[in-house]
Amino acid sequence: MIELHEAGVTVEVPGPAGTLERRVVLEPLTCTLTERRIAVIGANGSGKSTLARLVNGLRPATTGRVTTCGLDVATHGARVRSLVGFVFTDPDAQLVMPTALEDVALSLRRAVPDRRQREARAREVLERFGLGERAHTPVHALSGGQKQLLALAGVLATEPQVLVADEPTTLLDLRWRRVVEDVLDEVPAQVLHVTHDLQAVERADRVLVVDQGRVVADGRAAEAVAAYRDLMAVR
Ligand SMILES: Nc1ncnc2c1ncn2[C@@H]1O[C@H](COP(=O)(O)OP(=O)(O)OP(=O)(O)O)[C@@H](O)[C@H]1O
Repeated sequence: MIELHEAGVTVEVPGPAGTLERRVVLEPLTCTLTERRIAVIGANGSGKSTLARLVNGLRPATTGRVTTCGLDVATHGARVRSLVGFVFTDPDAQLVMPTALEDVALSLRRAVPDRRQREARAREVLERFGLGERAHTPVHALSGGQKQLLALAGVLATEPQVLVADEPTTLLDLRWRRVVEDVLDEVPAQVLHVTHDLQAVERADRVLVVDQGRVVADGRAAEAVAAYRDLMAVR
């Protein structure tokens, strides 16, 4: 469960003549997210990633409070991050090991202490994401889509209670996009999925539409997508 209580983000940006101006990136937001699959949509620069990053404290709220899995994100950051998996749009931001197998194995180091068992489990995970034959491929030699799959595989291997995925399928072809959508449907974790893919949004239980730092629609997919289309049409 994710709870936001008046949670917002304000930044200071350089203004004229060396001054600093305050800019609201996300207006204070209060909501309780209990649904299993939640999508966040909105225009570029509307505040979606900022909202997603509040959930695990990657981006601290400058006002209000965020509670994830019953823990205050500001005071229990490390514990929250052990329960919340985060998948970035850019897989290079999170792939740290030389090969695909080592990267997934690293994610499993706590859950599976035995090295052989860990490697076997990592291989299973890679197979599931179509990367079995790439186990020993240097990460830098993988395609963008393969890296995106690997990043997701590594995070899901940790069996998080909450998965925050910030546009995790942008580099994937149609087939793998659908595979990832199926995986996101099947995982037991609560999923918060930031996306521009309106087909993916239709599968969500609840959809938040963000516009200029505010949640302007919040409900079932059909109404939320209609609100989003209206917003886009008037620009
Ligand atoms: N530290 C910062 N300083 C200044 N502006 C910021 C900062 N962080 C975010 N912003 C601005 O806040 C707005 C929201 O950013 P955010 O990354 O949340 O948007 P987004 O909806 O995820 O966009 P996209 O779909 O393009 O990824 C953007 O205009 C961004 O430039």
